[in-house]
Amino acid sequence: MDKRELIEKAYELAREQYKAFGVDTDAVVDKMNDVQISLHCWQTDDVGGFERPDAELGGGGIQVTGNFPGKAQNIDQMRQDLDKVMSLLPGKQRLNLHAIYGEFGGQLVDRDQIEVKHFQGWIDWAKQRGMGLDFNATCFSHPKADDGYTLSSKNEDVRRFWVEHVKRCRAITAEMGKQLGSPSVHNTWIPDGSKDELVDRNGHRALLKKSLDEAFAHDYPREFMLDAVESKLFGIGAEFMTVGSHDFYLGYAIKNNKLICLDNGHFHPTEQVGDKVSACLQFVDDVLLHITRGVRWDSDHVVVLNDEIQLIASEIIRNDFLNRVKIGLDFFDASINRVGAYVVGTRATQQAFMRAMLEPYAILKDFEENGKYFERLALLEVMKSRNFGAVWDYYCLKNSVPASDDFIAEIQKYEKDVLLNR
Ligand SMILES: C[C@H](O)[C@H](O)[C@@H](O)C(=O)CO
Ligand SMILES: [Mn+2]
Repeated sequence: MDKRELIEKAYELAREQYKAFGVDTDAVVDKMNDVQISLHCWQTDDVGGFERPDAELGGGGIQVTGNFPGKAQNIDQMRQDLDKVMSLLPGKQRLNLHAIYGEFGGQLVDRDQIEVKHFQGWIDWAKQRGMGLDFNATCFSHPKADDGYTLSSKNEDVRRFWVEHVKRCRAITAEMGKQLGSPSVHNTWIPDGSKDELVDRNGHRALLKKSLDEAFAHDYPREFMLDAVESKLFGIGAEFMTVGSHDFYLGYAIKNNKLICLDNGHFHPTEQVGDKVSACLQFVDDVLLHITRGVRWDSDHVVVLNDEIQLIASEIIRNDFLNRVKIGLDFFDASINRVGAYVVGTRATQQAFMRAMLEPYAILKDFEENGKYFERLALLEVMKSRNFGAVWDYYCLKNSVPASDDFIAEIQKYEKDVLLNR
């Protein structure tokens, strides 16, 4: 039996198994089209950007470790890597850019000077591929961020510089959404915080609120762009206090009708972002996710199919929240093949959504509402060993991308033919 026949046969059996639980696997395979994941461009080059040759991530309390060969050194290489990644993923993706990834034509264009023209190439690239773009202000890796404060800086010149940067990024985002016919999300994350004792927390938070009000003063139509604000518990070198905490941004998002961005590396390890989704969606229209894997800290390891990611996906699917949750990735690992890292992390995220769709939710909810807690627990456990892999492989087959482990050989070939020759 060839591979294709094997996948089809396994799928037929899985379809019957799931049917016994009232789950329609064909409908699940179709519904996976609704799961669009925004690929973070910065895994290709370790968050360096292309403002200068050999630009590197500097400060911001985030860190990339590893030195695997083949990092993208220019926009062409980045696009080549992203095309390779997308060729190995089922479904349709979006691309999430940072402001440091413009086409600056060899000039030093400071962050308060960037314009749509620096990103028109990306818009055209995305249009050719029929995909949407998302965008981020880059408030780190810059001399004006070196003392740890940007939008909440007490230095008025510095604060205004970053306000101007965010304003320009929002204008670029709106143009992306307009040209591509799909709303682009602009996410604001700043590293502002203090390594040690800080006596004026309130002063910095008041400044951050003022800066956001100024930067967001212009309203863009929702059909073009949506604003998100991303909180964080702490960063490296800002262990004592973070200005843009979760309380701060959730309050800001609710009051100003913005998206709250939940990065699952940005909370205390015992907190679960999966539990926050339905809490936030009682009060905000939409949520942006940054899916990552923190190992002991916000280490941004490659996403794997673990309980944390599963709860996030399950909560979205159980509550039919797909149209209110924008899904982005945010990991950066330079210790392994970077293209492979994307494929593993994105597939793991997609798989969490597929497993969530394969859950017999109606039966589980009925058990729950009738106090049958043993039955609820037992069925949740039983579902863990059903043949979800057969449905996944079939979904890959239907999307003409490698099923099972076949993508590993593809990445090994790309490493040999492309990455090792850079
Ligand atoms: C590069 C990203 O914007 C950045 O990782 C941010 O989203 C974040 O999560 C910082 O910890
Ligand atoms: Mn993030």
